[in-house]
Amino acid sequence: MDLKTAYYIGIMSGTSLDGIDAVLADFSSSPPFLLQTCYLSYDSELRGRLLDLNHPGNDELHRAAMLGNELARRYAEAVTGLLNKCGVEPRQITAIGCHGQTVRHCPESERGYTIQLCNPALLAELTGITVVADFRSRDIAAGGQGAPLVPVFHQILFQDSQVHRVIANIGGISNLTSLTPNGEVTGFDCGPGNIMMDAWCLHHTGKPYDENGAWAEFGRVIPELLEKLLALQFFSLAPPKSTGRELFNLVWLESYLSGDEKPADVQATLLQLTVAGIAGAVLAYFPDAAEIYLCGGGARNTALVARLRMALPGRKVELTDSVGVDADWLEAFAFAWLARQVISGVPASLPAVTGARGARLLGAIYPG
Ligand SMILES: Nc1ncnc2c1ncn2[C@@H]1O[C@H](COP(=O)(O)OP(=O)(O)OP(=O)(O)O)[C@@H](O)[C@H]1O
Ligand SMILES: CC(=O)N[C@H]1[C@@H]2OC[C@@H](O2)[C@@H](O)[C@@H]1O[C@H](C)C(=O)O
Repeated sequence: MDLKTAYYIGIMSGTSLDGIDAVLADFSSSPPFLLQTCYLSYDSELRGRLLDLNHPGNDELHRAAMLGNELARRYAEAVTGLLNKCGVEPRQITAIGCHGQTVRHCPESERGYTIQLCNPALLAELTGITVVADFRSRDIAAGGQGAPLVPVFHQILFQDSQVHRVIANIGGISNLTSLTPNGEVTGFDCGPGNIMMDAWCLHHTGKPYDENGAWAEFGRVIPELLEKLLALQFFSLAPPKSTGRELFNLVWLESYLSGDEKPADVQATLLQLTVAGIAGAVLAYFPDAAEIYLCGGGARNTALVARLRMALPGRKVELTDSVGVDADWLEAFAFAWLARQVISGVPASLPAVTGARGARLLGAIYPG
């Protein structure tokens, strides 16, 4: 296979709003592998402007378009950083799979839609590389959730012929992929990942996240609050399902607070909410899974991982690092692969996961 068809870049900036993960992937061998990675964090100004889009008005269409341009510039910087690190030329890259920044996700109903901000035309112009963007809309148009899309890539990397495995991605939102030994793949969003912990932590300490759950460990879970939060209909809804900031946000949390709670206790409760969302879904839908592999930034939160192990006794709970793929780069890697599927004309969606009427080619191509 010539280089031009084997090298793809994947760019993910997820619901945590922490920054940009970019990877250079080589698909010339099976399994594919990562050649280089690059992370660019968002500054608080950009994060604030993205969060402000949740407040309608003040010419939000203009604000969104300006942010799409700004993101394209930052993604282009990440591409340059990535290529400079390994001395690869833009002309050697077949395409960039750019997820964009989710700012709305409303997949339900025939009028469903999802918005991942980025100006892909500008990104193609700035890099000279073909860009694949807007991966989710076609699946929603076909009646699906448009998310999660990564389970099919989890299958390629982690399917085992003997053991039922579950992959738990703990990003802003948490999502599960079930891989049975006979090759069945299912998956769905199961609740918050870091989104609520991050929001509460920022609000009370000014820090973007609670490193290793240290602050949460300082507090005590408030059982009545946890119970109220877990009563949210989303948790009992049968898959297919996906979610985002529309459901999980501070306004929702604050509607259950009296104001007398200790902030650290609320943080402990939010950590336990993430654990309960993941463990509850594993036990309800995949009770036979013997191995659970964690990825996404939440997999680096040692307190969260310890609590998950307690909530899933008798099962192996490890990071995907232990089966050969760095937990921090899996999603960006997946979008490099998804770009390759589109360029190759191969449908990549899994109707069994998203609930769509059929598999579709995902993504729009902006030639370089
Ligand atoms: N050591 C750590 N302790 C606690 N939390 C951590 C640690 N390292 C990373 N995180 C959390 O991980 C988040 C980033 O995770 P990730 O990059 O997977 O999010 P994402 O790209 O937004 O994911 P998704 O698209 O799946 O929502 C940070 O915002 C932070 O909350
Ligand atoms: C709409 C959207 O951006 N969804 C993300 C988000 O982050 C985690 C979870 O919610 C998952 O459904 C999805 O991302 C991963 C990459 C996916 O599509 O598999």
